[in-house]
Amino acid sequence: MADLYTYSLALTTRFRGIDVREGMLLRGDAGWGEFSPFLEYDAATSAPWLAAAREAADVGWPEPRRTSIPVNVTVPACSPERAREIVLASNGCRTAKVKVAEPGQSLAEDQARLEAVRDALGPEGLIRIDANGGWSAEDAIAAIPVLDRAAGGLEYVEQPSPSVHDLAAVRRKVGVPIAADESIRRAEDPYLVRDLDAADIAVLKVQPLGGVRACLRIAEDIGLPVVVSSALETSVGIAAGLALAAALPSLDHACGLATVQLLAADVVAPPLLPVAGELPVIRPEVDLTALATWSAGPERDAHWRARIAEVAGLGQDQSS
Ligand SMILES: O=C(O)CCC(=O)C1=CC=C[C@@H](O)[C@@H]1C(=O)O
Ligand SMILES: [Mg+2]
Repeated sequence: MADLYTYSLALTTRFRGIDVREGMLLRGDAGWGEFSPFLEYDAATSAPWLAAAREAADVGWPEPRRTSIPVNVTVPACSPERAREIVLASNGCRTAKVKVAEPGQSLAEDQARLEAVRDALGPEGLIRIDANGGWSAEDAIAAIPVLDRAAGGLEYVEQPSPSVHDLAAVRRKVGVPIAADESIRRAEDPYLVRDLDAADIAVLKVQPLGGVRACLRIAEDIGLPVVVSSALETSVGIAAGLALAAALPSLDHACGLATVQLLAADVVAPPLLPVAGELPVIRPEVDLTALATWSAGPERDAHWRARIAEVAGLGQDQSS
């Protein structure tokens, strides 16, 4: 196996219920790869994440068709004041993706956050929301028009409800386009979204879907416009997302790859932060001093080494 290093980085704003992002970096002949399945994921769920890291470290990526990628600023389920600050500090992003339907929060809180984002972004910017499956179909059908008004128009709603059948039902009832995320990356059959006409847009993430090439195949077979999004990685993982966005035959929407902004530090210098709302398609070099500074420490290192061995062993079992 390639050289392995762990990292642990604080988040600047709580996101997806976590305050610290932890993961592992692999150095191979083709460069650096990131293996950072979320801590609660089991070995089987983490297997495509390892495939993506190995593709990056051992093989590399297909030729890019573009040199920079427009990106959205990502706004967690935070206060309106914090949402405003995040949009204003986004280095020119013209699209904002705002988290809504957070457990324990109200629709009024989502409305207030969206009003603040519209105010900070100005009338020309695009606003998309991500409910992470937080609504029933019925709740989604009621909430989406309210949030569409609060945002002064929505580009799309990502994963309003958990099931693909619910996505299809919501899509038939609301005028706002629907994007599928968990219904692709956590589904047994990612093509049910296509077969049930359940979405207008496919959100693809390199690590959960097994690498850049695996995502290119899904993009081709699913036949929907694609938004490439991050799994909240360091710039090493973001570079894989950029490679996918750059290799897609067409790209009509901003991608969710500006999430290094949510981390308090990074392992490369300079980090992959947007310039005038775009990220350059580059593969940044890891800064070994930064990597030593942000190392997860010996105990977590042992945990991650055991984890990667378990996931790698699973791959061998499956292929034997
Ligand atoms: O798409 C973006 O703007 C950023 C990435 C992002 O939102 C996510 C990253 C990692 C985990 C997910 O909960 C979340 C998502 O649901 O899309
Ligand atoms: Mg999502």
